[in-house]
Amino acid sequence: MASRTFLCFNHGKLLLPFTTTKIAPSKRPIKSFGFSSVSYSLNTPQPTVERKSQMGGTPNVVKILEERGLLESITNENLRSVCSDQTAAPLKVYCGFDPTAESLHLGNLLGLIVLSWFQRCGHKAVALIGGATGRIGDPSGKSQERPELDLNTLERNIVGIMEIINKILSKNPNLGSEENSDFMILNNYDWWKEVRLLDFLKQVGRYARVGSMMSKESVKKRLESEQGMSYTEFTYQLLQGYDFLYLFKNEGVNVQIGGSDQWGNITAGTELIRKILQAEGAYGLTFPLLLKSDGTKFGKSEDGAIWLSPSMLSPYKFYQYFFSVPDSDVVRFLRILTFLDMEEINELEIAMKNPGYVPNTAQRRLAKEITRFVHGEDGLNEALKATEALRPGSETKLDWKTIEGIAEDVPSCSLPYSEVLNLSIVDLSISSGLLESKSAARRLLKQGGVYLNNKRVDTESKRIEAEDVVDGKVLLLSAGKKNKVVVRIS
Ligand SMILES: Nc1ncnc2c1ncn2[C@@H]1O[C@H](COP(=O)(O)OP(=O)(O)OP(=O)(O)O)[C@@H](O)[C@H]1O
Ligand SMILES: N[C@@H](Cc1ccc(O)cc1)C(=O)O
Repeated sequence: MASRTFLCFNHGKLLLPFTTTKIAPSKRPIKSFGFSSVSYSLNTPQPTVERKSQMGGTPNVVKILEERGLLESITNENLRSVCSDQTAAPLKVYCGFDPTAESLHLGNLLGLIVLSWFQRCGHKAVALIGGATGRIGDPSGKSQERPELDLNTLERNIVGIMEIINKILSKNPNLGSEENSDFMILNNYDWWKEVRLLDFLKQVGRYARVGSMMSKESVKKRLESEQGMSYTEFTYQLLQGYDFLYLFKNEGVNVQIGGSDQWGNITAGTELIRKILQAEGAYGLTFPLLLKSDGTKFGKSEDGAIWLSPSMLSPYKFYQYFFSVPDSDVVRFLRILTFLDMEEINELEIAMKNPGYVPNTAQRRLAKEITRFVHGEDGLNEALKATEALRPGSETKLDWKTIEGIAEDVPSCSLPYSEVLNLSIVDLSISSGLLESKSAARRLLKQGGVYLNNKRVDTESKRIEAEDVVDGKVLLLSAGKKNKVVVRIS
């Protein structure tokens, strides 16, 4: 099916009569991000189309999600049959992200993975940035009101998040096509900025029942807390609910997805659509929260968040995180976080129990797949190159760029060339901060645990020569497998 590429900035009047101003089509995706919505593709709702998926036939996305452990609940069982009906129009599915940080994190990635599954099954994806809702703060799963974000921070966060979403959903190598322009990114501030309180109360508030609002998990929990809940936060569910109604009415969006903590907000939307528009055919779907093996949630508040932005966590560190997940987690992560065939995952699971299994084979596969999905082929190559470069004894010839690429992930220091040249390996180990004492350095050298530019140094008498300085700029010194230091020549 042909898709049109749009840029939508101003959506017209909000609230009744729920119309959208016509938007001028543009030929190519707009790559500059701002405060407004960027729409990469907009397909006008079509009653019946033959749905082509990347997987042939009409795969049932709900079934796939269920099989992989990515389904928690759906608001209506009909969704199962609707999504495999070959004669029905493709579904248009949205997931919202509030701009509460400059980057999305691993927990948020699940929303993008589920959106991508919908795409792979021939449906349309919409990512929504909560430029408006981010000003309010979703109370779901939070024990305290979120701190208010200033407008500069909010705008920076919006730009950062849009870049990540665009990168992941538009260039999806697993789809087999170079560019995937079949998705859009919207910003709910575009419609909320014009809404007037009186109109909202009259046209939306009237249909929202306080009893039902109070019964939402996010509200019940907060009311029990010492701090209670502000009226502003209490209305959050209606904002998200109205978003769904707006998108249903104006963009033909008929499914909203989110983590299980979003259930109350999603059902607020399906309820409003039923009551105000008196329409059926809006569905909600939630996926389970991704938990670490200790039961805590992957998020941004916890220590060591797994950020998706390469400027907040390098592709190398991202790759290493997945390369190091315990055997007890790896199969679950392969199912949830990759698009590998279930058959292949099951085979790997069986292989892991066999005596001939090469340790970390499953982790390597996981790390490769997810790094490619998030950081693209280039990011994966960067991570693989750095991984190899950091492996003591590696045969890879190190170059300055590779060492610089890992410098932010390992300690580094600067020393003048005159000081480094002719310095003994023992003294360099101390002045670079790699080891604490000469005796420790000598002991490790005897044990064969000191590496210069990945090559084992087996004699104490080794002195630094001009050709040891990689590209005249850096040295990589390692003590054993884990401790490294990058020495920059100043
Ligand atoms: N660990 C997770 N697993 C699955 N989905 C998640 C996870 N963390 C967040 N999400 C989803 O990402 C979206 C944004 O959630 P939210 O802003 O509350 O996350 P957060 O950044 O994890 O917050 P925090 O870390 O501050 O608790 C929601 O749809 C939520 O369900
Ligand atoms: N409430 C979601 C974000 C969101 C915002 C607006 C929506 O319409 C949908 C989802 C979150 O906590 O991140």
